[in-house]
Amino acid sequence: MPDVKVEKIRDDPELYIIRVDDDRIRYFEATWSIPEGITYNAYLMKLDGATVLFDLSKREYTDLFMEALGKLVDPKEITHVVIHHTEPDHTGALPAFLEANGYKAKLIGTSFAKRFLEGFYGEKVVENFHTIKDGEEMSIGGKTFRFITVPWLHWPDTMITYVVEEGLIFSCDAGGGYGIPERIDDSDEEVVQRYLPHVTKYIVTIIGHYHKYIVQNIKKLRNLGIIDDARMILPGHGLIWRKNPARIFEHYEAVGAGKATKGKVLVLYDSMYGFVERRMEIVLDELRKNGLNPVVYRFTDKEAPAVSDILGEVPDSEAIIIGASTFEADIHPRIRYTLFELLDKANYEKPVLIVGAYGWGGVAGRKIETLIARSKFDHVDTVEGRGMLRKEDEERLREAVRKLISWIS
Ligand SMILES: Cc1cc2nc3c(=O)[nH]c(=O)nc-3n(C[C@H](O)[C@H](O)[C@H](O)COP(=O)(O)O)c2cc1C
Repeated sequence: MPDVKVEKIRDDPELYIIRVDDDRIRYFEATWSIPEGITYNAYLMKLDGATVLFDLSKREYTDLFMEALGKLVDPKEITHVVIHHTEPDHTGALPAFLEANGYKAKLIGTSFAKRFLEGFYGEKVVENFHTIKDGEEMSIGGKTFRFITVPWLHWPDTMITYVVEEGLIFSCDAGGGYGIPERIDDSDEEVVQRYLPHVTKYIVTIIGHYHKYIVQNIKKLRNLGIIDDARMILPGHGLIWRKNPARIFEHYEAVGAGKATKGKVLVLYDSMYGFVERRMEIVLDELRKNGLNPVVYRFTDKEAPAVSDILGEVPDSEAIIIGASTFEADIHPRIRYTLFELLDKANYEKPVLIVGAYGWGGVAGRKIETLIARSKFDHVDTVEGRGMLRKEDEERLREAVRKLISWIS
């Protein structure tokens, strides 16, 4: 059952989180399998003569959200609504909110945000909209709100808010992750450790297509000095970072840069009748013999892992091994789709070994090579064979795995 958590984050100025915990969702953006769920975080700040709402929630949870908000404040008293980005998981409740607010609140966002809101919800919602310029400061309720654009994290309209006197960064989707953590913040290390893999998966699936902007925009914030000075980072999804605010951006940078975990090799393959699988058993044996730690995902007639989970494993892998059967003169469809997403969203300078099996004419290996050649991945070798694994194939496979290992060691 979706739930809403309302907690006070600070007394002065009074700051609350209104967190809708969505455990009903199965496929974020109708694509990414997230059995771990997701949260939509909105924040409310009460100041002298002003009440500011930062983002809202998804349309299907409008009633939950409005009820929780109503317990903190009469919606009519909200003077400003900061729209960090317009994706409907944060703005779906906006039309209902504005009705309840009597259209009194000033909306604050980028020029893109204004255009997109008008497109999604009509002209009336943007009647009282203030378009910010990058770096613009506004004094609201005695505090200085600085608005900084961070385009393509992960929409063109994205911005963050820095509350200067308090060192608070409302960071929008940047700094967010999937999952419904038991806590609202990073105070419990066990909660953080369980949550971080969901952050990596979120980064790759949601921002991966634009991953160069992760590094670029975080650099921009660093150069402005606000990451070092931040006392709290409050993202649109997942945990608030206040014990160690810099940590979440360090994690984002590490994922953006594809920082590898020593010995981790991602192994993914399909196998309809076991011919590719037999080859992959040799591959895995050779990897383990050499002290490496393979993480395996396989598509068979009994298993179909989520592509979103596979993508989440790429950034910190040292190397990737792809096994594919030839299927109707192409790459097996499961691997074809996985590769399509992998090359789009998790395109890193990492070595790749290709393993294949075919019935009458091998095509998958060559097609994967062609795709890899257009990416940042480095092609190490391709070992493809017809039907059953033979002694000489086994030798070739072991040799190719050792070649891959020498590449990373
Ligand atoms: C639906 C289907 C389509 C196939 N298409 C081709 C093909 O176009 N070319 C080919 O050489 N083999 C083809 N094969 C044969 C497989 O590539 C071959 O049996 C391979 O060894 C399968 O490995 P696996 O059992 O690990 O999936 C096809 C097999 C199936 C079931």
